[in-house]
Amino acid sequence: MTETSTISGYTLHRVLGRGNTSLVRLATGAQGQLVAVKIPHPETLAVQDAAERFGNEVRLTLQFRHPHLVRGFDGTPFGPGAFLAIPYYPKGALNEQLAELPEKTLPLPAALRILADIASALTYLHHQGAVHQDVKTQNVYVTDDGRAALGDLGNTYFVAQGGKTSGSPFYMAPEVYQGEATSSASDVYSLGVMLYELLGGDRPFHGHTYEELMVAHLTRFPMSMTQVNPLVPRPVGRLAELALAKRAADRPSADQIRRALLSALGETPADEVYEEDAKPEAEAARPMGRHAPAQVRPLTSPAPEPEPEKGARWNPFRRRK
Ligand SMILES: Nc1ncnc2c1ncn2[C@@H]1O[C@H](COP(=O)(O)OP(=O)(O)OP(=O)(O)O)[C@@H](O)[C@H]1O
Repeated sequence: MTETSTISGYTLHRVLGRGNTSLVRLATGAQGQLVAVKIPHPETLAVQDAAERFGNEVRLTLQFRHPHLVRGFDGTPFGPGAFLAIPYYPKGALNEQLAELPEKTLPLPAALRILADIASALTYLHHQGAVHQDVKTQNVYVTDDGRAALGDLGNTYFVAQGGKTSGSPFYMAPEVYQGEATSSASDVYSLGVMLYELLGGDRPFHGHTYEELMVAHLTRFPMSMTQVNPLVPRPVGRLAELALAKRAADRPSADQIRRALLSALGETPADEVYEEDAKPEAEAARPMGRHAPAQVRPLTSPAPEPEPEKGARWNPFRRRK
């Protein structure tokens, strides 16, 4: 653990969690408000790619504004004082919350609400021309009133600038396994996996190795949602199945999924209205580091997602990311 007790005016308290990139600590701001502060591990700062990923997360979290994206209060993207201050979510990430539940599943209305919020966040990101690349329960945070926010923008990039392909094997679209670039449709596929996970109580595809998972995502078809959970409203179940279409072009948009989920909650879906765009402009638009176009590369192996243990290489089967 870091010895630091303050950073940029935030008084640091207990450790909330330890990710592959950063240590997350509860902190108090100058006005006495409780926040979570992400501080990159020394190992993160020492490795250019990892440091740039953290810098990207800080920059984009501060740049985007949407009620269902984790909000950035304050931050420094690079250097020894790098940090990111975000809201404190007492229940931790959604995967941790699910693990605490006796049945490992949420009541249907709660699951529909979380999914509608994440679909709304993706609708916004895609409207901005961005791809998240890491939609999964580990990157979703839920407040006490059941509203969800999507976080971890470390791998997010603007399509116009290009970006390094990455993803988590349990959630990764077939075309990404095949070395194609990610897109809004691959985010929708990952959302489809989450739809099965939250509404059906299990992910649609399983495997004990990266190769097994790849075969499953490329060749198998998920059970129909009606079979998995007959209580799921038919239009939502149908869109969940379509979100997992093998061909990206056959998938619905995040907005279509958002609308179906809100209808299932008994609401009339309104258009998403954005006051201002966070498209890449000026400084933010300058392709930098890992998101420079020249760095686009096909995925031939899972994008490195280091283990919580120091220096260990990423392995999806040691931590169900
Ligand atoms: N805002 C928050 N409020 C409460 N707990 C949090 C918050 N952010 C993160 N945590 C806790 O810290 C853990 C690590 O956070 P996170 O996964 O974002 O780390 P990371 O290193 O940035 O991510 P990655 O492992 O994907 O590189 C989470 O699993 C969660 O338990």
